[in-house]
Amino acid sequence: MEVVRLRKVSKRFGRREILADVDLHLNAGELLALVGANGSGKSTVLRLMVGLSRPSAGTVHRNAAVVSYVPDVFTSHDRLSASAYLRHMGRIRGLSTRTARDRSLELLDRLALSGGADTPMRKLSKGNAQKVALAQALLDPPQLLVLDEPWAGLDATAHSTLRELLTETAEQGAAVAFTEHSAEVVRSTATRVCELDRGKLTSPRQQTALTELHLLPGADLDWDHHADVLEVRRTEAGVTVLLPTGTHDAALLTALNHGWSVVSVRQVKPE
Ligand SMILES: Nc1ncnc2c1ncn2[C@@H]1O[C@H](COP(=O)(O)OP(=O)(O)OP(=O)(O)O)[C@@H](O)[C@H]1O
Repeated sequence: MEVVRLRKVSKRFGRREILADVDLHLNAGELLALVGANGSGKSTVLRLMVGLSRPSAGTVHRNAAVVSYVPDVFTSHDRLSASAYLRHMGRIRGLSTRTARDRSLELLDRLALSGGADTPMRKLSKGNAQKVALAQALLDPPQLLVLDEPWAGLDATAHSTLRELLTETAEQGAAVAFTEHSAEVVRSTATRVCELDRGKLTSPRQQTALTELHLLPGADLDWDHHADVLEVRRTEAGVTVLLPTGTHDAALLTALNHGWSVVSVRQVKPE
């Protein structure tokens, strides 16, 4: 199920174009890493995804009742303790006081908030404030979870706990998107990676594992305009169709339903 889709999205700040023609979708169960150099537009894409920013052109569609967002900087001048803040946030999200309290204590415990849940928010270190920001996002299980450099400032224990929490959230059916500069963290966490280069997404051929289908014709089918197809090559006997891995099942089904025969299904490494 598609949880969020950006179609031909551009974003301008004044006369500067920050994003140009970004087409991007995110499915339930996916962990998408958005990578790219500083200033390439990653945070802007995340803010558009959750609705904190509006596109200058193009559209953003969301299909999620609970949306959670962790900004890159989370500072609080609050006198409230971390646990009181989280209880409050839980109530705002419609949880009972008891559920909000139990869930926040469980999350703070897993993330090993040092200094205790009763520390006033304004006295928390950067890493501990980040833990509270993460707990806040996970209080009520989200369908769309968006995090801007969530590992920044976390200690080693919380580092791996965060990966577990994100994987669990995706396994429960959420779509998860995050930005991250460490290639190692991206490799060990993401199920898909998209790269931004000066406001433009680099091509899917460079981003994803691909599958090549070799097919023999049946009834009339317009592969050039079939969803997700990246490339079609006609061979003497048939056709080879290139698609991002994961979308090829639907294409195979279409082929079989139209009386086509499948000669081979081959994985192709991204460029
Ligand atoms: N509100 C704003 N007004 C003007 N320019 C902005 C605004 N927000 C972002 N920008 C500019 O848009 C560009 C992209 O910023 P963005 O924060 O999306 O990049 P990023 O890829 O997340 O960078 P980093 O890796 O450093 O976090 C930058 O040049 C930034 O200065």
